[in-house]
Amino acid sequence: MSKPKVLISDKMDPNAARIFEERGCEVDVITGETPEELKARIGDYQGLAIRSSTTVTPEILDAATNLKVIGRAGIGVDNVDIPYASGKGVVVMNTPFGNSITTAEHAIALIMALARQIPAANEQTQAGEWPKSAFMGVEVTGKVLGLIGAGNIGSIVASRALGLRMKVIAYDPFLTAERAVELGVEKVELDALLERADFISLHTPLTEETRNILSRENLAKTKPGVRIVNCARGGLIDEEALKESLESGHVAGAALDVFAKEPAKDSPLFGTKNFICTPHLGASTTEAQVNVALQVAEQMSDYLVNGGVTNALNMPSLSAEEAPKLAPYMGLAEKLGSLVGQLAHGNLTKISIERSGAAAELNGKPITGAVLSGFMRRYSDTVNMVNAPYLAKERGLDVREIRHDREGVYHTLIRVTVDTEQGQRSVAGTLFGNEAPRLVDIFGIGIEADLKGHMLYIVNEDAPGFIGRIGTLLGENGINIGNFNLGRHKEGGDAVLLLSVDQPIDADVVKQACGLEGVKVVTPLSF
Ligand SMILES: NC(=O)c1ccc[n+]([C@@H]2O[C@H](COP(=O)([O-])OP(=O)(O)OC[C@H]3O[C@@H](n4cnc5c(N)ncnc54)[C@H](O)[C@@H]3O)[C@@H](O)[C@H]2O)c1
Ligand SMILES: O=C(O)[C@H](O)COP(=O)(O)O
Repeated sequence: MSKPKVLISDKMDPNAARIFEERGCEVDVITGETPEELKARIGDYQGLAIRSSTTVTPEILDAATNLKVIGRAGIGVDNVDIPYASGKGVVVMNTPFGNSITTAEHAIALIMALARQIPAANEQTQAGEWPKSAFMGVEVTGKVLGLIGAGNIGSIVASRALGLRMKVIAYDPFLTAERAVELGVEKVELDALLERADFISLHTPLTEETRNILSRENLAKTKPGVRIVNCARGGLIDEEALKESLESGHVAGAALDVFAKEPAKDSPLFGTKNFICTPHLGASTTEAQVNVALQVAEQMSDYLVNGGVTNALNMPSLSAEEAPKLAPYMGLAEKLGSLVGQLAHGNLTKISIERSGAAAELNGKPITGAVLSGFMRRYSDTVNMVNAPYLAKERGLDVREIRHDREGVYHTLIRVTVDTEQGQRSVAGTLFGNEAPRLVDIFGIGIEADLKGHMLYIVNEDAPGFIGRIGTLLGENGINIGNFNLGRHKEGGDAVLLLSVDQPIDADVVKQACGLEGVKVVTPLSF
């Protein structure tokens, strides 16, 4: 089997390339390309490792015909069109903790730099001015720090600020009262934060709710003399309004690591009094870059080589330990989904996936993804576990997941049921020896079959001589039978025949089989 190929398209610690190679991937490091150059190249790769300089647009994703995973060595993924990637079946993962400490430290550094005007004092001192009386700072001890966003980075900033003896208040709608107590911060509403904070530090992602959270109107509500730090994302602050607030002196200082438009080479804020900035350096320490590079390469190669999924934003996690245990279940689940998709006709609006016995103990999301991936193949050739749940949602398919702790006849069982115009149709399968997938029930008829390769599904009236007739017909058409699997409701009732054959069955053979006495349904299948 050829090795998966990965492209590293942003500047990344060399440990990333080393790990990819050690873990069985081929890797190319090609940074600084234009979107057109990346578009021309991306078709060769299964993995794309990025930081914030590569923007993954629908155009790039359309050209990425072999892409399976995008790995962000860092936190923010606003440079990746995740819904589009999901639709294409591409996993998007990030490294949510690798640079958090470093970024929190940068925020604290900027708070201190603002409090003591260090950049301007440095510049004037080095210019030979010795401006001792020009700079009067403020202590941070006892001051109120208002955090907008108290997730990973915000909470580290809180702990450092508490160490500096600041009083920390936080606005974060998802912060629980218990977590606030644990962090030692006071949970407040946004208006209260704006009114009370001497320093404000932003630590939210850029979303429709957070865009412009420090708008002109909200900046006007801040305490006179407030100092503002943004090490999260450009777009959280109205930059024009910030400039005016700095010029009027209402805002005593602002430090931005991030800008609405990056690279920011000509911001109107440049040159404004009491304004300092850094070029998106929040994550730029040796330690953080080694962390995120190692982590992204480990996660991506784990997915490409073993199927393990960690820190994916569009797919449930699947640990490297779980992956091999789940693999036979995923195979079984996909086959059952595919069987139902091939056999149940008409507009299907509901599918339920039941797990019992040992299967009930497992991580259900990947199993559901695998069932849907098999099932949705009736609609799309490019479906996989990642995009199947999205495609199912798009088609308005109602997906139910049910787990039964009790063990039935089989120690482990997955049952897939769809609602059709003729009523519910259900198939079930187990794993023999915890490994080999076997169909054990098809539409209420007990059977035992390995769903593999080309097959023929026949429903006929249970009567003597039929097996001979179908065997002869296939033989006359030069079709070799690999396996025969039989089941029936009751003697003389409907019988099901699942035949494994060595080649695809064409429409003419299906027609001939339909003409045999007692035959009710003939459907060729492939797995
Ligand atoms: N400057 C840099 O180099 C750099 C480095 C790392 C991370 N970042 C950015 O920092 C930001 C925070 O990262 P994190 O790891 O702490 O993320 P996180 O997901 O752990 O925390 C974000 C917090 O924001 C909160 N939040 C969401 N919507 C909100 C709203 N409307 N109002 C208030 N709070 C809201 C969430 O509840 C969450 O607690 C991200 O945008 C990330 O991209 C920047
Ligand atoms: O979201 C992040 O992780 C930061 O913005 C860091 O971005 P960078 O990797 O481009 O420095």
